[in-house]
Amino acid sequence: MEYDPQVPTYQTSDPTSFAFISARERWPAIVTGAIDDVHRTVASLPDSEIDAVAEGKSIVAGLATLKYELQHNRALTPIPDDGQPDVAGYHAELAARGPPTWHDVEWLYSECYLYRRMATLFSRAQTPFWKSYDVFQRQKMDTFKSSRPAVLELAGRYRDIITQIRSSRDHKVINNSSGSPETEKEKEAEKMLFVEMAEICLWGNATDLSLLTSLTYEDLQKLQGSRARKESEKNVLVNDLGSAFEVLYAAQRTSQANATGPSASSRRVDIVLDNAGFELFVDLILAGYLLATGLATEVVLHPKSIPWFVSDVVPADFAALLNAMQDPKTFYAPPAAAGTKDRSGKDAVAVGAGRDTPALSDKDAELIQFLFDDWSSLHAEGQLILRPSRFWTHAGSFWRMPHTAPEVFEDLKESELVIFKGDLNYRKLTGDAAWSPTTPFTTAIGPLGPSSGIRTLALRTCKADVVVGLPEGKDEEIRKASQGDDVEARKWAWSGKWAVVQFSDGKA
Ligand SMILES: O=P(O)(O)OC[C@H]1O[C@](O)(CO)[C@@H](O)[C@@H]1O
Repeated sequence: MEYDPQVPTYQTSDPTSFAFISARERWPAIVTGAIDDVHRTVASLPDSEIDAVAEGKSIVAGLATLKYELQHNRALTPIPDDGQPDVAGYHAELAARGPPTWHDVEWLYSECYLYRRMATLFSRAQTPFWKSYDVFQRQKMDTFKSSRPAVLELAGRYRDIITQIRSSRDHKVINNSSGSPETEKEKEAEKMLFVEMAEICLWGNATDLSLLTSLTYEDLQKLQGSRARKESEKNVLVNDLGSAFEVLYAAQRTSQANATGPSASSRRVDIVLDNAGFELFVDLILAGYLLATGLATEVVLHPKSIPWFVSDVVPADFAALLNAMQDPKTFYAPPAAAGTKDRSGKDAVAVGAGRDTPALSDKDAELIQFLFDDWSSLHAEGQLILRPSRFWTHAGSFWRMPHTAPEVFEDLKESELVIFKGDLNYRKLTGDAAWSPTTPFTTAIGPLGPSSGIRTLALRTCKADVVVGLPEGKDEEIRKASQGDDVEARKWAWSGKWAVVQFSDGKA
């Protein structure tokens, strides 16, 4: 039986929840963006692509219907069958729920339903062009382009660290040592670096397309630089990175001590990914760092299988990121000269880096290519692995994992540490339920908690109501300080300004 802690879940009918605004304002805006994207693509197709043009227009009509239903609070209808096994689960749940209407439905279920339904408009398409089309892809790469200053800053830091790690390893080998840090001081230094890399990875989650629909180039840069990260340290309300480091460090020591058999030294870290573009870039920074230090010998990345919550990673985003980094001069080239028009007469150039952004220097291009070389060889050598699963786009919480996706559950037990990135993963870990904010994280994650066999680390910037594991009085204190007398809703937790880093040792 599924874990049922009898805690109510957040609903779109609750005016004090971010679900209320999401269903009425954010989602229609997101569907409008998708309509605009398909429309632009249709306009860019050559006249000879008669079938694709016609199908594109019918997809626009399907999206417009969805938007109408959303805005007019119609009932959620069964998702058209596209042959994938998860449709049955969506149907069963829809039937069990009523079916509900858009403005009075469980937030987690309905938001997943929204993206699953949008995906069906493409997965049921007849033309190969639309079948494999990612309606959010354009936006995902635009945002990575806009992140150029932060990308360069982090690339520089990454290259220095990796070069230093490699040279100190070589130095130790020359001196006939084991190549492992031995003193407490060295351990402390390693821990500090781990925390820095993990915090870079954490704050990469603050820039999210589904939330920051009107983000400007300047806003984005303010959110991403090292100064911003330093200033945000006080906004990490719970920080269990020390405990996460200890388990990885201990596993590394044990493995080195027993390094006799061929698999003795294999240690895996998993990252359940969230957003593409800049966030995927910082996830790879953490992954590359873990592999370079030997805190992990393998990193498994878990992307979604379908376009999801606007900016979530699908496998093609990984390839797109590496492609962009392989030829950064072209990727960061200033937008094409004005005057290039598409079929509708609109400017054909993408937004992203400003028109007055200078071309990338040779030095900066080399820097990005260093990361490209590093990550593409880790991928080619099988140390950096992509493992999509349909489970990540099911509607429910991760409490269901042992029953609905036992293969995923068993697989994650093989890992030393499973890092869940972002807000949606946190909502799914905690069942998106209205827990008291002082509920222990280990309780809220139910079957993924103590003695599950899975070590869970949530790296989450808060963008929704649910929050657990806070010290007594903290929620009230932040409500008062940031919301004044308007304390009924937990608005402070909606913007990505605050974060929680929470750990559960399911192997203890
Ligand atoms: O990309 P992230 O961090 O999962 O954020 C997505 C989350 O943000 C929201 O879009 C707004 O809270 C949620 O719907 C979703 O949980």
